[in-house]
Amino acid sequence: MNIENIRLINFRNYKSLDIDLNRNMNIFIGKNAQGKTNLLESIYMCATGRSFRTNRDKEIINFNKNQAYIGAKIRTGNLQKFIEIKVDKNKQKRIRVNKVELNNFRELNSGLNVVMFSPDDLKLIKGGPIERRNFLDMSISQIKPIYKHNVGRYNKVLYQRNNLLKSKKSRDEILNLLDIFDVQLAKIGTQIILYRQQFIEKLSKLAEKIHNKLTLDKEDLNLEYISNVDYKSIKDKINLEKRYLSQLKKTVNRDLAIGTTEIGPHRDDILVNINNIDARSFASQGQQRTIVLSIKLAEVEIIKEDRGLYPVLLLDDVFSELDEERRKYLTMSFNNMQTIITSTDSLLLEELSLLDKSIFYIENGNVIKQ
Ligand SMILES: Nc1ncnc2c1ncn2[C@@H]1O[C@H](COP(=O)(O)OP(=O)(O)OP(=O)(O)O)[C@@H](O)[C@H]1O
Repeated sequence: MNIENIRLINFRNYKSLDIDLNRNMNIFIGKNAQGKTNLLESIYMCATGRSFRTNRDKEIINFNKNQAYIGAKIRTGNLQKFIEIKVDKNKQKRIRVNKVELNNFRELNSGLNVVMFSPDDLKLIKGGPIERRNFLDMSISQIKPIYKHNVGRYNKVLYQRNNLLKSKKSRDEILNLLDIFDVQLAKIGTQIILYRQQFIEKLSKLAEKIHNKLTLDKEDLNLEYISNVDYKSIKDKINLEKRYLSQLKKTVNRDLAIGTTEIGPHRDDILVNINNIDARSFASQGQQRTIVLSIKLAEVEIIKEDRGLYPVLLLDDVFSELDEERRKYLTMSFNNMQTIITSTDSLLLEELSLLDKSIFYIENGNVIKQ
């Protein structure tokens, strides 16, 4: 799959942009704060319907304007899709696929899968559990639309349950009403946990292999999904759902006291181990970068396996952060897929000199093709 063309109007610092992309490699060179990450953000939005930087869509509108537009032509095999996103200061975000408007961004099936790798991704290791859950949700949603749908439903029920816990109603009335929410949370939450668990199992195996190669077998990487719903000894969905429901009931007094729901996948995490030691506490910066690189390249493989096609790889200024060996390894994976790379300097052009590529220069939201 690849992006053939991208068009932006009043998107962040781009007033107007219309560029055709190379089906192999695209390198965008620009100084700091010229619009490199913004461009990757617009592509990411076309793939997933949302930004990786903010939940507030309106932030993407140029400071001096009221509307922003992104249009992308996507090719998946013989199929071409035209994705359009319009964000208006005073209206709901609108998404169209081949001119047909969607009811909700969760319905978006763009045909475009992306894997993004940026220096910010170190927070996947050192950041809080929410960073790792976001990674899980965005990654699984790209290959399993039903998962995206379930996460939306789960968050809605969770919000309602938390509101009820905080309400001024009598304890008996609350307990009565909680039943309905608990059944729904256990049902949808179970599906989320199982999807995440399967995904992490796959990801861990693939990432381990890549990491072994990257570290010349010196480091063993292992990822484990940690749920606060005690599911480990449970193999089937029905029993997990029952266990989940009974845990919700058991913790109801605590939930009432703090006014929020403690049990469920909204509190889960991923444990990242290097040679059986928790990477969060002990991995050096360089080790963290290598772990993230292994995880991202494993994600590429999962998408390839699931969709039968390689995703588009978005690399935001990561080359300068990696040593020569890792850069070489990363470059080897470029052969199969469209890559969009940003950099603050042109040194990497020498390193990538033999590959089929287009080079663009970005200055203050203006892009010039070399
Ligand atoms: N809504 C907006 N309207 C106008 N400009 C914006 C908006 N949002 C962000 N910007 C500006 O866009 C500029 C470019 O940001 P971007 O993050 O793409 O830079 P970059 O080229 O990736 O830089 P760096 O190399 O420092 O990461 C910044 O100066 C930022 O203030």
